[in-house]
Amino acid sequence: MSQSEQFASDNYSGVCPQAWKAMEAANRMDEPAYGEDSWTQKAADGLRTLFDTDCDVYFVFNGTAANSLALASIGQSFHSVICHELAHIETDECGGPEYASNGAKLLLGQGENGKLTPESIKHLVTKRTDIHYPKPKALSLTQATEVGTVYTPEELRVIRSVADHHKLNIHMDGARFANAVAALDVHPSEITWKAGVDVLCFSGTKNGLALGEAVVFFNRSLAEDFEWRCKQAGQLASKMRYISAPWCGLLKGDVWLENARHANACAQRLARGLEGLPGIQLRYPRQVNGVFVEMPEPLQAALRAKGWRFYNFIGGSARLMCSWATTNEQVDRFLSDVRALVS
Ligand SMILES: Cc1ncc(COP(=O)(O)O)c(C=O)c1O
Ligand SMILES: C[C@H](O)[C@H](N)C(=O)O
Repeated sequence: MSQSEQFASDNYSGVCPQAWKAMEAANRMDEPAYGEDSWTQKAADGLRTLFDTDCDVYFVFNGTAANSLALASIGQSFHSVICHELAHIETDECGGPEYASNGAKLLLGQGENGKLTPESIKHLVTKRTDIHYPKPKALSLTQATEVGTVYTPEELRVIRSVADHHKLNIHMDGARFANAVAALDVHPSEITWKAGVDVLCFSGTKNGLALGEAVVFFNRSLAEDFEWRCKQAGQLASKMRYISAPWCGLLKGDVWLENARHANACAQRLARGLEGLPGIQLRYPRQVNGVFVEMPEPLQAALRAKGWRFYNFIGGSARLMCSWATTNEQVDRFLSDVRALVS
């Protein structure tokens, strides 16, 4: 089975054709370095148009850097950041946010289906207000969440009102932001600055790029000196155009949204095909491009023996993740193998 026959991660996919074509176009001539090139300007302007607001845009290599540096910009070392206990910044960034902020503490909240609840936020903000405890200053929401669910615009507005009351900045981990927009069928502004998000880390990597994340500051006062923070962290690409030009490929004709819609549709096909099969049940509602299922260990082992790859370490179940490159044939082949093994 080829390496593309997998549901391990959207990080396994290749580069989508439109991004590749834009990369080739950027490769035709020399361009200024360190973000001074025409492609970076075009990509940043394209994101300002997409979000319909005058936001500050920066490009970094990966999501851990984007999250870590963004969080370091919205709080100090003596502050704390509230996030869900399943948040990637807690579970899979190796202390990056704490390191980049020189010590800000992550306070872990709860909520069904991987979503922080206003009650959990209030509890964490008020449980200790004495000088000995790191003062809550920021909130991190993952949209779509690590377990493939989404915050609705209304849920975000309620969380914003809690954040306002407690003077918290809001960071959004948008590793699968495109998938959330596609699932909610809203304008991107509805689940970002109009819902009070201060900074968004918008992943290109999971949406068809080789690498490259956009850090979008809607609250521009928090972006002060961010470029120096990136430079010191080794996140200022000298040939920035090779990150920003593929972003132009995603933005042109809303390829970013089509890629997300496709990934979500493949996951929907997969979830529907698994429903009702003996011993298999969904662990979380399928809302974007991931399907989280409880499957007996022997079945998982048999699928892996057939070459299928998928993770078990997220959300306490098997995660089947689709991408822009997933095909219906691949989904149907997986389902056929599952049906044969459970029959
Ligand atoms: C929810 C989430 N946030 C952030 C990231 C960024 O991680 P990376 O540093 O691997 O780009 C990922 C990675 O896949 C992710 O799943
Ligand atoms: C979990 C892993 O770090 C990666 N963020 C993924 O979702 O595949």
